[in-house]
This record gives sequence, structure tokens and C-alpha cells, in this order.
Amino acid sequence: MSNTGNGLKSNDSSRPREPIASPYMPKYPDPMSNISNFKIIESTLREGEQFANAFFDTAKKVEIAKALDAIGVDYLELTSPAASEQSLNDCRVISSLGLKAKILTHVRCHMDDAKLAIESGVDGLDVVIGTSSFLREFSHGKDMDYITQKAIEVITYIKSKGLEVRFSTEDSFRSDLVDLLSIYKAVDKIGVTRVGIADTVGCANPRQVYELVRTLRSVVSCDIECHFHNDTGCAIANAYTALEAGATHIDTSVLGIGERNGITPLGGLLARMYTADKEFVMNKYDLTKIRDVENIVADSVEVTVPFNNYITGYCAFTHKAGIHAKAILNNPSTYEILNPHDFGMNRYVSIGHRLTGWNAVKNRVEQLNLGLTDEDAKHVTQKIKELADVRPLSLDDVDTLLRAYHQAKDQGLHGEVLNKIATPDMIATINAAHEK
Ligand SMILES: CC(=O)SCCNC(=O)CCNC(=O)[C@H](O)C(C)(C)COP(=O)(O)OP(=O)(O)OC[C@H]1O[C@@H](n2cnc3c(N)ncnc32)[C@H](O)[C@@H]1OP(=O)(O)O
Ligand SMILES: O=C(O)CCC(=O)C(=O)O
Ligand SMILES: [Zn+2]
Repeated sequence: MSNTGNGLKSNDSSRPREPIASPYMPKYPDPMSNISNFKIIESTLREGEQFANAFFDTAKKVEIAKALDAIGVDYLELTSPAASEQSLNDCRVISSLGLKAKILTHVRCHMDDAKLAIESGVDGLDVVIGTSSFLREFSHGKDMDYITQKAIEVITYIKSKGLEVRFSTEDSFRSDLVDLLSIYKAVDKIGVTRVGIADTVGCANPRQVYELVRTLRSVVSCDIECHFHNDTGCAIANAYTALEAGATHIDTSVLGIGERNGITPLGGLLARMYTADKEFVMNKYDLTKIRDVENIVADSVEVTVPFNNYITGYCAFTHKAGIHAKAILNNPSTYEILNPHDFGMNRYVSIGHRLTGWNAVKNRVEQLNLGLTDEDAKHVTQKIKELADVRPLSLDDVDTLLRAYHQAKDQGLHGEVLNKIATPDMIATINAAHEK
């Protein structure tokens, strides 16, 4: 049984296969899907401020807002002006920057919060209230009738002031489906701009997301925003599935920072969506600027960018094993779904280790313009493996070895040449290991 490379398993290679335009696109187009037409609500300055280490002063918020605007995110969501005097001031400052992104602030479903937010100069309000039995009992203590009535009052008021308004149910996936659909229907009827679904505790899986969003899509005519926490590792998959099911807007934060372990990360979502529709993503967003904003945020909240971060993790485009390295050097698409250059990053082939192969070593020989033969490259590769069985070699170590081999060969040395040219500290390390 062989894998055909398009996700199908086949044991009949003579069977004709249907041509596939792009293996990364869904096979059958779905008119309800928005994977080629979505908007990002970037919430680093709201959800991200709820991250344990976050403290953004006004200057830092402005720097982050500008860096996100440079990427081309559609909206920036800011902390509620009700949170503090400085939060209100920051809404005013960021709203007056003249950014391309629309500015939103996030408020409780409460007239006082709404009034304050409207005065802050933002373009729109994201209104939220919990609808699960947990939150109805232990957070605000209100029943569905009260919530519906209050939502209508608050939304009507915000609309009367000419602002965009979204209504979201906190903890949607642990709320009663009938409650959800009836409140969404009620707010859609009075002209809410968007409704929101929130996986507040990160409990949802992609299948549940698909079902809820698809059902909601058939009940409301307004846009649908989705917000996914990452407690169980589904935040990106859930966002993608939500778009497939007909959601229009996804909430993100830089590096995924937020309450607990956060939400859908901006970079990870963009990587996912790039594989689905590269043209749409590259025309709309400047992917080369993701790294800048991640560095700003990581520095500010005193974390390092994780080694395995989407796109910008230090090894995201490093290829190591000989089998991979050979194929990558022939055609990067063999083992890369993301082109690092589209993200302002570089590919790296690592060769100073025992998993290396002669093809990768030969490539380095060519980069150094040393003019060694395939046999020479194989010979040196064996030496690299021998040394790297003791400890990994730096690229400098490998280059020293290659240059010394080249020089020795020029001088007509044979036989024990590689032993002679191995650097003294490599030999000392090997000897020490042998003595143990
Ligand atoms: C899932 C999320 O991330 S939702 C967004 C979370 N964001 C924030 O909490 C913003 C930062 N928060 C704050 O600065 C403060 O909590 C404030 C200013 C909003 C409220 O502060 P306080 O008045 O001191 O109340 P406290 O935080 O202790 O409790 C929350 C209050 O909001 C009420 N409440 C909670 N959620 C909602 C809601 N969605 N809509 C309306 N009221 C709500 C609660 O009933 C409680 O009211 P109470 O005064 O009757 O006890
Ligand atoms: O307003 C929303 O939709 C989401 C609020 C939130 O942060 C959450 O529920 O986790
Ligand atoms: Zn959240």
C-alpha cells in the first residue's frame, strides 16, 4: 500500500487518478466556506492583556498596534475602557492613530460599559455575556430572558450611535443550543453587525465547531466571529474549521497570548490559511512582518518565542536528516508546506550531525566552491558521522574539515588524510570518549 501524496492510500498504481488543482485546497468547493474570504480580529491588546505576564503601557500598545496594522489585520480589539482610566485613555490614543485596521473595544453587556466605550472614539464594540449555566449561576447570575432583553437594549443603543456592534455568548460550547440560537436570532433581527461564538474554556473540538457554526449560519444573516481558547490544543484547527463552516471573522493574538494558555495565535492561523489559499493570504497580509510583532510582544511579556513556533520558531525551517536534506536541496516542496521566503525567513540545512548524508555534505562543498568529487564527499561524510557520534559539529567544524580535506587532497595526501585533518579539539573529545 503506497501513499499517493494527495492524502489517498493506493495499492493500485495503474488506476487513473483525478487531476487535483492543488492538493492543499479542499477537493470540493463549498459556497458556505470562508477559507478564502475571512477577516482577523487581532486581540493582543485585549485578550493578550489578560495573559499572566502582560503589562502594556500606552507607548507599547501603540507600537504593537502599528506593527499589527503593518501586517494588515482587519481589526484591533482593545481592553474595555471600564477596566481602568488608562484603558479608556489607550482606546482614545489608538483610535486617533489613523490606522487602516478598524478599532474595537470589548465590553460587558451593560449600558454603563457601552456608554463609556462609545465615548472612547472606537469604531465598534464587541459586547459579550456568558450564557452557559456555569456563568449564569456563578458569574453574573442572570437568566436567558434578562440576557436577551439586556442584549437588545445595549445593541440598539450602540447602533443608534452609529457604531459597529458585535454580540457574543461567552462559553458558547457549554451553553444550551436552543438558548444560543434564540438569542442569536433575536440580535440578528435587530441588525447586530456580527454575532460571536466563544470557546472560553477551550473545550471544543473541530467537529463540534463545524456543527455549531454551520447551524448558526443557517439561522442568522449577519457575520459570524469565532474565538477559541487553546487549553486542549485545538485553537488553530477550530478556527480553520469555523471558517470552513461559514464563520467570517477569527480572533487571534500574537503568539496566542491570553487568559491561561491563550487563544488562536496570529502566526499559526496565517500559516494554516496560507496552505488553504496562499494567494488570498499573501495579497491581504504582509507575512514578512509577523516576526517583528512577535519579537515586540515576546520581549514585552518576557517570554521567548517557542522553539517550535509556527513560522518563526528557530527550527521552523531547519532540515536535518540526510534523506530530508537531499530532497529539500533538489526541491524544497518535498518537505516544506510553507515557503520560508514568503514569511521573510530562510531555510537551513543542518549537516554537522550523525544523521547527515553525503548529498547534503556535497551541497556544502559546492557552496564553498571546493571542487571535491562525490567520492570525496562520501569519504568526508563518514568522518563527520564518526566525529558527530561523540558530539554535534558546528558548521564551522564541518567547513574546517572540508577545507582541510580539500587542501590535503591538493597536496596529494592519501590514506589517513581525514585523521590528520580532524581538528585537535575534535580528536581530543573523541579520545576522551574512547578512554571512558
Ligand atoms: C472571557 C473573557 O475574557 S471576558 C472579558 C474579560 N475582561 C475583563 O474582565 C476586563 C477587565 N475587567 C475589569 O477591569 C473588571 O472586572 C471590571 C471593571 C469589568 C468589573 O469590575 P468590578 O465591578 O470590580 O466587578 P468584578 O470584576 O469583581 O466582577 C464582574 C462583574 O461583572 C458582572 N459581569 C460579568 N460578566 C458580565 C457580562 N458579560 N455582562 C454584564 N455583566 C457582567 C458580574 O456579575 C460582576 O458584577 P457584580 O459587580 O454585580 O459582582
Ligand atoms: O467576546 C468574545 O467573543 C470572547 C470573550 C472571551 O475572551 C472568551 O470568551 O474567552
Ligand atoms: Zn478569550
